[in-house]
Amino acid sequence: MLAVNNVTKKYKDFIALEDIDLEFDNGVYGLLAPNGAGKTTLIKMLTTLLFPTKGEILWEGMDIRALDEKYRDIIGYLPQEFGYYKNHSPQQFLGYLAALKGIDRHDAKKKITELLELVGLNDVMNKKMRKFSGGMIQRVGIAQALLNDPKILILDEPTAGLDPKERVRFRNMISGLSKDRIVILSTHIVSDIETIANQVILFKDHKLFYNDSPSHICRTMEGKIYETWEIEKVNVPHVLLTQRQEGDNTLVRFAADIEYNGEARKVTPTLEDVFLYVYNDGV
Ligand SMILES: Nc1ncnc2c1ncn2[C@@H]1O[C@H](COP(=O)(O)OP(=O)(O)OP(=O)(O)O)[C@@H](O)[C@H]1O
Repeated sequence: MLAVNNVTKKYKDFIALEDIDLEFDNGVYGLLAPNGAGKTTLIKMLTTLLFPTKGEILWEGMDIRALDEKYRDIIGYLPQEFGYYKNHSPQQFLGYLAALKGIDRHDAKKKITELLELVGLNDVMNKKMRKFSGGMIQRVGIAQALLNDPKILILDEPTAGLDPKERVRFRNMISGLSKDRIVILSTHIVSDIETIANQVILFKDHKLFYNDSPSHICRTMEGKIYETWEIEKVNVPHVLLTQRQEGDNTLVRFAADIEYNGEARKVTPTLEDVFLYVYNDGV
């Protein structure tokens, strides 16, 4: 188990994260928040690129700082800005990284073939990455994070640059990978995680706001989400969520904390509703 105990991270006087407690067992964890909420700060602490100002992070009860290389051997990490060599093919590039990670040459060759198959790049494994799309590069990034068969896979905004088809493929791949490892991924795109995350983590005002299953989080807004074609008639305090144009009419979705019996119907809350409501006034 990976445990974040009472962790605070400050940058000089600025508190990026405060008193965070989290526990991770095998499964998919989605860090969902708008930019600036502290997702990358947490990920950098989990990958030992930064250290908490206060508190501790434990793997199987031991401080990851003390475990040092032993801990880094069991993590796979895809950073937000993933650097690669344009003139390398995926096979060359992964071979190079495998050597850096100290993976035996023979094992690496087999593993790289398996991984390129998994991410669907086996037919271009010898092509230079110069001409690859953003999505293809991202898939190379995911493959490199899996080279050491990590027990903890950490992906920072892994779906950036992926088209809708690639997003679906990515979700299926992640579900498969999470059976025997911890997968932690950060995103500000609700649909990336609502179907695959066992647990969704939301920060608000630099503190932990939700850490629960998508269905439990949605339930917190039960009875508070409405849709109406006549938003101008809604006379209770409300937060506008989304709108959809149909012909000359606009269907507006809104959240109201008090019961509303006017020209609107109650609808089932989605994770997107909760996200829009929670971050209505900023991170
Ligand atoms: N090195 C730093 N020095 C000062 N402030 C920082 C530093 N790194 C991050 N911050 C601030 O801490 C807050 C959290 O940043 P962080 O990068 O963790 O957010 P995020 O949710 O990951 O957003 P993004 O997706 O844009 O990276 C932001 O307000 C950011 O400006």
